[in-house]
Amino acid sequence: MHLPKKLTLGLFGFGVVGQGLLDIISSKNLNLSIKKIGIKHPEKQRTLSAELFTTNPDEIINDPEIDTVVELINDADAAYELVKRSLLAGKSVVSANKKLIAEHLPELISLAEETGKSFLYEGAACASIPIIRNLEEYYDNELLHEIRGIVNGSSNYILSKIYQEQMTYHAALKQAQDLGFAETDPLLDVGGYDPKFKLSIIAAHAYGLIVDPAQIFNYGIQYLSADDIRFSTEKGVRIKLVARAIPAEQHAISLFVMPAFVTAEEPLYQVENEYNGVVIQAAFADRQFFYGKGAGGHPTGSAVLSDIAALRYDYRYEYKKYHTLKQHLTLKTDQQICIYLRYEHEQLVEALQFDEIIERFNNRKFKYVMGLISLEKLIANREKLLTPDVFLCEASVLT
Ligand SMILES: NC(=O)C1=CN([C@@H]2O[C@H](COP(=O)(O)OP(=O)(O)OC[C@H]3O[C@@H](n4cnc5c(N)ncnc54)[C@H](OP(=O)(O)O)[C@@H]3O)[C@@H](O)[C@H]2O)C=CC1
Ligand SMILES: N[C@@H](CC=O)C(=O)O
Repeated sequence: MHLPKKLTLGLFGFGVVGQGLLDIISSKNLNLSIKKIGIKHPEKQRTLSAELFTTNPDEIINDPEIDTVVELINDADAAYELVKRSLLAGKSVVSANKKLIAEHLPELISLAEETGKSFLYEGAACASIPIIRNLEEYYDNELLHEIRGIVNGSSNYILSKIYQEQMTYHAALKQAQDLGFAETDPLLDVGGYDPKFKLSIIAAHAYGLIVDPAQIFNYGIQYLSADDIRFSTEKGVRIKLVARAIPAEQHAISLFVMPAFVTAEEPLYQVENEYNGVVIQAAFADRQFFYGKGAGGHPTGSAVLSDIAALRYDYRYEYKKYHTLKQHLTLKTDQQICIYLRYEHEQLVEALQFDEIIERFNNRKFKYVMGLISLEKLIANREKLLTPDVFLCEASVLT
């Protein structure tokens, strides 16, 4: 029988996820130990003995007894250095840092391959939902069509509190922060950046497409107004922040994140609070729905622990689709989308040059248009859309 290896861990980060991971590890009898924990602020009170902590990353990276580095810090640039140095020092790495992964994936894949070490990151996309491992292993030989998901727990939590409890946006955001769901800079969540990073990681494993996340259009919920909520309620739909991947002809794939009107018949409608949900349309398996907690210390810690446990058997991602298809895949930016646009000034509607306007409403206090527009026009006018006077929402279910 192939017995699991004993692992000696060095952990970077002892915040929401780091402590969640420690709770889970402490409750189990696993053949692994945490030798050192790297933190930033030595003055903070800790629940563990002071000798376990260090602010010097070398104490972890240069320790030959530590074979596995678990990176759970809230600074993507510092995390990039730690992950790179750890792989180069011959350690396998587990991370939950979607920004770092999305921004540096090709380099980190190469580094893991050159060093022969594993780089795993299940916790980086949808926390407790084992989406990456499923895309990597289960759907390995399956042709995947559209993927559509709620992949940010904080913004979903805010939307649930607004619809179900009539809470204000700011009060709901504060709760998401207090519960440890939000990023240190919550604009990453509510502005649709965090879901964009997750979408780009999902696309790498689902299709083999790896693109710089800066090229992916993201629009968030930070300018949602009471008018938009009222409009959606009157139409019998709810606004959710949705990440979409739509494969098209000639190996081109559209990727974008924006609010969307969702009907009660769709699985995503039922996804509330910090939960995430992902609908995968596959050629043969047909439609499948993944659902689970998308933020929080224990749900994310469970995904991180699953990666650590997999390392005991030397598990690594193979990126088969990426290696086979990468020369042929491109990001499609001319996808036509049906949107609702709340606006103040007519110049914006003129600048956007809709392909077709389907509906228009205009009174002194509330103006909107609904119509078809190409994604590239939204990309070109993105700055003009980022103002409290404007809100954008995918509206195909209303036309
Ligand atoms: N919270 C969540 O629900 C989820 C978070 N993630 C990701 O997990 C990671 C951690 O998030 P979270 O636990 O919420 O963050 P927290 O803010 O709760 O904790 C961050 C930790 O990182 C430490 N830290 C910051 N900079 C450094 C550095 N340069 N060297 C060493 N330690 C450092 C901090 O140290 P100190 O304690 O001294 O301040 C702190 O312990 C992030 O990448 C996040 O995006 C992923 C999925 C879900
Ligand atoms: N801030 C993130 C945390 C998990 O990835 C979220 O709210 O989803």
